[in-house]
Amino acid sequence: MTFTPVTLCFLTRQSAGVSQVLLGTKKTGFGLGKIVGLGGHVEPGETDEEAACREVQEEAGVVVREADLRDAGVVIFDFPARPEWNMTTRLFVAERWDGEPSESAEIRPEWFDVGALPVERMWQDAAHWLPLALGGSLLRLTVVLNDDNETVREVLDYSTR
Ligand SMILES: Nc1[nH]c(=O)nc2c1ncn2[C@H]1C[C@H](O)[C@@H](COP(=O)(O)OP(=O)(O)OP(=O)(O)O)O1
Repeated sequence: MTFTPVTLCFLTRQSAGVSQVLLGTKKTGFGLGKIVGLGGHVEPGETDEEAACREVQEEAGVVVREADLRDAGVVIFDFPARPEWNMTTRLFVAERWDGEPSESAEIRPEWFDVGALPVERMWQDAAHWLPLALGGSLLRLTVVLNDDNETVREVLDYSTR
């Protein structure tokens, strides 16, 4: 089965002593209307790092250097009822970048407190893995979605399967 390679890159900052993460409302395509991380498909010939930096620039207009990406591991999104949506997602976190995040055709970016993620407006699985990724973990997870392609059937540690 094919799992399309994609990336997600989470910019983080401290604001008045509070940890915040840059997410955004998806204005087009997959996950339309949801609050998601910045990211997207890894193009042929690109590394995951190159794709993450390119997507952050395209979607929010900020420049992240590859050297400033922290590897947060991989989450596989497994959609048994829609296998064409299956993705293997490389996660990065970055604390340094150049520029101010700005709205693009694809994403309306917004800062959120890490302790108060907008989980009710995100993919439901995000509550299972995003706090771990932002907390410094190196993830090796498979999220299996139910047949509604929204709710979570199970979350597996693929390194122990
Ligand atoms: N279950 C899930 N939970 C989640 O939080 N993010 C998911 C997810 N399944 C997929 N994603 C993310 C990963 C990836 O960054 C994104 C899909 O890529 P894109 O945003 O690039 O999709 P588009 O259809 O807009 O593609 P392009 O036309 O290439 O821009 O959705």
